[in-house]
Amino acid sequence: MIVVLCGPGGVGKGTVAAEVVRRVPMLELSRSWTTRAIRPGESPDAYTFVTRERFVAAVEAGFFLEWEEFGGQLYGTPRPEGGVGSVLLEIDARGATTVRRLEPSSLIIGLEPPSLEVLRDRMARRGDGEHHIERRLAIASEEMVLARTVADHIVVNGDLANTVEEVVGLIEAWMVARSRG
Ligand SMILES: Nc1ncnc2c1ncn2[C@@H]1O[C@H](COP(=O)(O)OP(=O)(O)OP(=O)(O)O)[C@@H](O)[C@H]1O
Repeated sequence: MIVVLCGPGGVGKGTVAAEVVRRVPMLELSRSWTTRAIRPGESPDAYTFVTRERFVAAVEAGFFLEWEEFGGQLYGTPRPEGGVGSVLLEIDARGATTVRRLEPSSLIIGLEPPSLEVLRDRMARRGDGEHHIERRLAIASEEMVLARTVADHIVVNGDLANTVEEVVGLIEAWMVARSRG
């Protein structure tokens, strides 16, 4: 069973996901793979950082549920192992549409920033370069339109504690509904 948090870069997917898995014991965070370099100050656990050669070999071995190229770098979601619980994926809206196609019963939650100004501010505070920020902002609105078409729910990530509360509530309700068949 797959739960997806999707949304534009810098909206807070990683931050919210980390809190949500602490609160929902049956949920395991799936770590994405990337060929991009680790950012200064970024946790080495944020992604599985690999070389392009290793990534391509994993693609050829059928290791990924979905993968894509963004800004010249590769990003991929490993196929979930068949455990008892559910996995939480934090991916972009394009990845979410792939998950919806492959696993239609997945729960997909779209995260949106309170405004594009707030989104810019969060990326700047995180230390992202101006070029990176402009590139992300240029596609953010388009990504949110796509997210709205694929998501079961949209949550605005304003106050972090409220967002986590809301997302946990949606996931728990979904888990209860599924267990009742
Ligand atoms: N609700 C919030 N209020 C204030 N700051 C937040 C909130 N959520 C996340 N942030 C901050 O915004 C920045 C971006 O968050 P995060 O790295 O989780 O985004 P992301 O969507 O995972 O980004 P990417 O897709 O680029 O990896 C971080 O510095 C984080 O601390």
